[in-house]
Amino acid sequence: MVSECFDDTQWEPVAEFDFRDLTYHRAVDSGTVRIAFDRPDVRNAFRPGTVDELYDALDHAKRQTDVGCILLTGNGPSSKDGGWAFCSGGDQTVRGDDGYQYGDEESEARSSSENANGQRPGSRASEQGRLHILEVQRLIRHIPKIVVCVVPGWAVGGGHSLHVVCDLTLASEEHAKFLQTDPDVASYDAGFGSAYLAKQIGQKKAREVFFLGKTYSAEEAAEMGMVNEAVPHDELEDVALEWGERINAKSPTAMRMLKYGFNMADDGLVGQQVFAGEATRLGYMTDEAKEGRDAFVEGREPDFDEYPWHY
Ligand SMILES: CC(C)(COP(=O)(O)OP(=O)(O)OC[C@H]1O[C@@H](n2cnc3c(N)ncnc32)[C@H](O)[C@@H]1OP(=O)(O)O)[C@@H](O)C(=O)NCCC(=O)NCCSC(=O)c1cc(O)c2ccccc2c1O
Repeated sequence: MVSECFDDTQWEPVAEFDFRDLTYHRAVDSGTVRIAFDRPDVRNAFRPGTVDELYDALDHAKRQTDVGCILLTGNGPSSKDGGWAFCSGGDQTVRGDDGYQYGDEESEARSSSENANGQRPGSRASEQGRLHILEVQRLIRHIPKIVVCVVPGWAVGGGHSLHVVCDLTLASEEHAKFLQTDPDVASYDAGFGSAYLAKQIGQKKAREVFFLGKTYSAEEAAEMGMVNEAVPHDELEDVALEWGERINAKSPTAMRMLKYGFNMADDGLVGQQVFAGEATRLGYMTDEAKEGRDAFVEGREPDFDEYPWHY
């Protein structure tokens, strides 16, 4: 069983991958994928290998041109105590002095697994501690698709920050709980996890989340503006799939430009670059741009006379 919330008639595994800490599925009849943390006994805490797998799954999803929506969730419940989690952040048992450490087992798993292109990228294990969940955050931020965080239980620490950076959050009415423990374990996501959260729920409330470390229910989180909707636990994944279908029915170009437009004001020059890159793509698609390219290739002066100075 993948997860108690999971309806296996709606999904098929993405065959290219055999992940250890994640499951990765594609919807049978829509352009939605489901990526789930699969360490329910430790509240879906991530270790470095989990982060590598998450990056690989997201990167694979990014390159599927018939996929518009990514559901990011956590499998459950825990076989130990029945508890539910989206993700409890970095696995504190493998936290070293300079970041999260790969175990020997993880190094071996990485070096023998194939990536989406059938290549063996070799071990990414490093002697150095890693904080590369931040690379995943940036991928979620820039991925040209809508990422929905589907929260069946705890969203804590770095797991809370992941929900913050997703485009939308859907939460289980009964089991979802939102908590920031970063300062309890002497950690600090001073980027999207805190500053972007403040854009969502306001400065006072975001400071309360970090400085007081209260636990918020799905309903409270929705009232605060960091969760879009709280739904009954039994309906969580059906609703998530419905959202995916709604998203996939819309214009891919419009959705991509809107996501990057929403990001741009907060993302500085990188936000402008990402938006501008898509504007360039749209420009390249015009006859006017094709005339510029063709003139160069044919060794002649371009003739832009028939293209108006639009106003
Ligand atoms: C998540 C909890 C609030 C759940 O409490 P509950 O009482 O329901 O469950 P238990 O506490 O009994 O947990 C069950 C079981 O899971 C283990 N576990 C839970 N979380 C983790 C974890 N994060 N790491 C390792 N193990 C975990 C727990 O030990 C139990 O095991 P048993 O063997 O006893 O069954 C509560 O568990 C909790 O508070 N967890 C810790 C949350 C936490 O502090 N997370 C880390 C925050 S820091 C972080 O995530 C982070 C990561 C990064 O990579 C960053 C990078 C750059 C900047 C910042 C980063 C960052 O902040």
